[in-house]
Amino acid sequence: MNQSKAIFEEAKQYIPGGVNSPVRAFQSVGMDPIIVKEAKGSKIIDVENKEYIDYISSWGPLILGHASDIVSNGIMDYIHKGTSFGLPTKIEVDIAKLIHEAFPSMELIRMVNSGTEATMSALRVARGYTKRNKILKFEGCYHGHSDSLLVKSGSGTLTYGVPTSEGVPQKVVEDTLVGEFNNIENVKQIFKENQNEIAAVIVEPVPGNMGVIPPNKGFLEALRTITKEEGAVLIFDEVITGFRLGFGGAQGTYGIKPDMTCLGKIIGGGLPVGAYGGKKEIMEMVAPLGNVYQAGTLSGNPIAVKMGYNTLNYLKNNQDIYKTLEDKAIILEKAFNEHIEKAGVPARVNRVKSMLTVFFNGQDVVSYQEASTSDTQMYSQYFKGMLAEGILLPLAQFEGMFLSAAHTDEDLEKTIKASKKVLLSL
Ligand SMILES: Cc1ncc(COP(=O)(O)O)c(C=O)c1O
Ligand SMILES: N[C@H](C=O)CCC(=O)O
Repeated sequence: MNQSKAIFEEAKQYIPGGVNSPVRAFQSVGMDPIIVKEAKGSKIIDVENKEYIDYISSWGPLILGHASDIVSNGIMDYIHKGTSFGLPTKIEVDIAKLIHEAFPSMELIRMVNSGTEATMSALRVARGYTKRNKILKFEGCYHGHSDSLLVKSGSGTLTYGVPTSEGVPQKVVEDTLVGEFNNIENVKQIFKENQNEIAAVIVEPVPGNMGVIPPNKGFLEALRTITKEEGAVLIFDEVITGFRLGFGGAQGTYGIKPDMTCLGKIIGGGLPVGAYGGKKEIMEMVAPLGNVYQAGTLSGNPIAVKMGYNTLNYLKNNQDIYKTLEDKAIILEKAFNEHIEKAGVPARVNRVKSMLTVFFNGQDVVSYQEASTSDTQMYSQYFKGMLAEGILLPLAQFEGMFLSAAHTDEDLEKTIKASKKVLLSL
């Protein structure tokens, strides 16, 4: 038995499925997980000392690559000065100011510990503010694992075919309405059927959790208009897209101002962080100012916030990075498309900025309807072929590839060469 196998077998004795998050189990690609030893830049090294070019990027946060010195700058001083106080610190103010600078719609910001906490809290605030109960989410969008959002979700729930998780009482999801992403008529109909009852619409402005799906021209704008007309709070879940599509996230890219925004991933520089915020009037509902309670022993943790601050500060001062990241993604997109055509494989590439997905699907993928018909077996074959060539792709069809500043021209060349070989062999 090799080391990876031995560690995984031991893990399964103590951890459900041997993993601390379902997508890590490699089940969807039909193999045991690689067990990571260490990582640097664009490369992950497993316990067998095999090296992989990593396009998971910890599911998005590592925009500057693994173990970046920029991100960890000064972090040892912080650790030596104390790792948690349960009291306010200056660095929390610094990161809030920086987030506000990038996302002016976030007039007040509350730091939390994960994307799940951010979306769960934002919904509570929206419900408190509007005094309404219903929320509208979209099929295939994933907003973390809080009860009311685990309905027709994306990411691992889509991979493992869990439409609504067991353990979530029907009563809890009764107020969760589900719409079709990119179908504004459907959204209008839902509002018509639930007049004055919908507290919030929560959306991944560019879904990354059913694979990457670009919003149709006008879709996000129409969501903004409808929610305004209907008195519902528009929540952009930018846990993935925040600081990924550009310094101002999806809202900066598409020029739309949501009422509330959820962030995570990049803002922690690889440590566990989330944040939610929005219009002052709405955020003033949050305790201690208002009566919506939300708290956290480790929220605004100085180490996590410092890593996040370093990341965001670098991105602010080096915004040309976004063009470079997109250019790299375009190089991959073009090459993948060329080889897909040459190989005659039913597949297409969806790309938004530096996020992309190769869908094994004969039709354009514009929403959950098409994404869910993708050939996951073929994705699994592609994944395994690429892994054998030293390229680590997302572990399921319904996830995105993320480029980082650390990916080199040589990495791209190697990836393209491998992809050509694997696609031609399918
Ligand atoms: C768009 C989106 N929202 C929320 C979450 C939940 O974040 P976390 O896993 O940090 O709880 C994720 C990822 O997991 C996500 O991709
Ligand atoms: N798709 C998820 C988040 O973006 C993957 C992370 C996880 O659930 O472990």
